[in-house]
Order: sequence, then C-alpha cells, then structure tokens
Amino acid sequence: MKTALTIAGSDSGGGAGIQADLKTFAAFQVFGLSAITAITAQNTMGVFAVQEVKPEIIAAQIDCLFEDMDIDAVKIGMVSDTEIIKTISAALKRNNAGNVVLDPVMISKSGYKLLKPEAIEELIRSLFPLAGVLTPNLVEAEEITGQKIKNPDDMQTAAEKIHAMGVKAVVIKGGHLKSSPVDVFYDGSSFLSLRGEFINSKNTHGTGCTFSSAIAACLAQGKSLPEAVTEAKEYITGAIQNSLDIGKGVGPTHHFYKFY
Ligand SMILES: Nc1ncnc2c1ncn2[C@@H]1O[C@H](COP(=O)(O)OP(=O)(O)OP(=O)(O)O)[C@@H](O)[C@H]1O
Ligand SMILES: Cc1ncc(COP(=O)(O)O)c(N)n1
Repeated sequence: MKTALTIAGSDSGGGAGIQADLKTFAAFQVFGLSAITAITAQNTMGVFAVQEVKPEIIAAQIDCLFEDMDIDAVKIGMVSDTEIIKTISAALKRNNAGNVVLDPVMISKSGYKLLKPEAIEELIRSLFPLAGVLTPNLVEAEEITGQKIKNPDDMQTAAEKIHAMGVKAVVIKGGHLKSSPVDVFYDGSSFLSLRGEFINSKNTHGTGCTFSSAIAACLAQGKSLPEAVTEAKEYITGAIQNSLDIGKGVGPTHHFYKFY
C-alpha cells in the first residue's frame, strides 16, 4: 500500500487539518501518516485556543517515519511560525522527501490566524523550493504576490508570479471567487483550468485541506501532477456536494461519500 504523510495542525472538530487529511488519504486507499505541528481547540464555530508543538518533537515525528518507511508523498498544512517552518524544511531536506504538496494555510474560515504574518517570508524562503505544488486560496495568493485577484485572468498572472518565486507548480483555488469556483493550475509551461459548479452549502470547513491531501494521495499513487489536481478537484466537489450538517457553524465535507 502507498503511504502519504501530513505535516499539519490538529483540528479537534475533525473537519480540517490532520483529521481531514487522514480521512482523505483513507478515502483514496493510501496509508496515512502524521506529524502534528500544533493542537487547535476548534469546532465548526471557530478556533478557541492553539498550542504549538515544540520544533524538536515535530522533527522527531518526521525523522522516525522516514527512518522506518518509504513515504510516497507529503502534504504540508498549518505551520504556525518561523521556527516550525525552518524545522520542517530541514527535516524534509535531510530525508529527501519527494512529491511535496504545500498548502500555505494562513487564516481559518472562521478568521483565526493559523500562520504568524511575519512567518510568510520564511515560508516562501524555506518551503517553496521543496514544494512540487503549492495550493493557495485567493487570499493566500494575494498575500504571496501582493496583487489583487478578482477573476481567472488575475489568477493566471498570480500563478506565473508564484511560479517565478521558485515552486515547481501552483494551483490557485477559486472557492472564494464571486463567480463559479474555477481553480487555475500552472506548471511553468501550461495552464489548466479546473472548472466546477458553485455548490450552495454552508458546510465547507476544511475544503482546502481536503483538496491538497487528495492531490498528495494521487501523487503517492503515481499519478502525474495534472492528473492529480484534476482528480482532487472531482473529489472535493463530491465531498462538498455531500457535505455534512454536523455542528452549529460551518460543517465538514463528507470524505467517504464514494463509500457511504
Ligand atoms: N461552494 C463551493 N462550490 C464548489 N467548489 C468549491 C466551493 N468552495 C470551495 N470549492 C472548491 O474547494 C477547493 C478548496 O477551495 P477553497 O478556495 O475553499 O480553499 P481554502 O479557502 O483553502 O479552504 P479552507 O481554508 O476552507 O480549507 C477548490 O477546489 C474550490 O474550487
Ligand atoms: C488545523 C487547521 N488547519 C487548517 C485549517 C483551515 O481550514 P478552514 O479554512 O476550513 O478553517 C483549520 N481551520 N485548522
């Protein structure tokens, strides 16, 4: 069985973070591994407290997994601060990690800062060069490029800018677009538009985490990057279409809609 590692924060509410990532890996029948960067006290209404994990414990989680197993893909989510970013970068380099999907998580849907703003520069410096693909949403892509993004044309310009910053490929997610949610993929040579119908659901907690983990699962299975992003888009669309009315706020997507 293929394996995928998620390096991310824990969401006690189970809709985003490590929990969403592991459920997604399982849905793709990929064996999931985890290195927890932070523990959040979180539910469908918001994030109430965060405890970052000590950098040496994060490094120990990553190192012991690579020592023991072949890891076919890595997904990175919430990384909190500069020290944690440096730790992850060094650990991935010394373990020669491949198929790295970097989701530059900055702010939760409920508005909580999951990355310290001063850490964005370090994220670009130490993790962008390791990423096989970066998956920012519109707000994150605006933050990274310093440009406003309002439509698919702006997304293409931003994708070129981000590619020039040293990532091999990028998918800018259009879930926050006013029109239908098209995602724009660019690998330095060609663009791919991942089109989707707008699904009118309030339960979209963890859509970004789920999408990036689905890409990692597909890469672990040996699919090409264009195949992986296309399949991940189909999967997240189904997961939102079948999303779950759990909790009083923004509920989770249904990771196992193909099974039950
Ligand atoms: N209402 C929706 N209808 C259809 N597709 C959607 C909808 N919302 C998000 N998506 C899709 O879900 C994926 C994740 O995009 P989104 O822009 O929501 O990421 P995100 O903001 O990082 O998510 P989050 O931070 O909530 O985890 C993309 O493929 C996007 O097009
Ligand atoms: C641990 C963790 N990682 C990522 C997110 C982003 O997900 P969302 O934007 O849906 O709140 C989150 N809320 N918590």
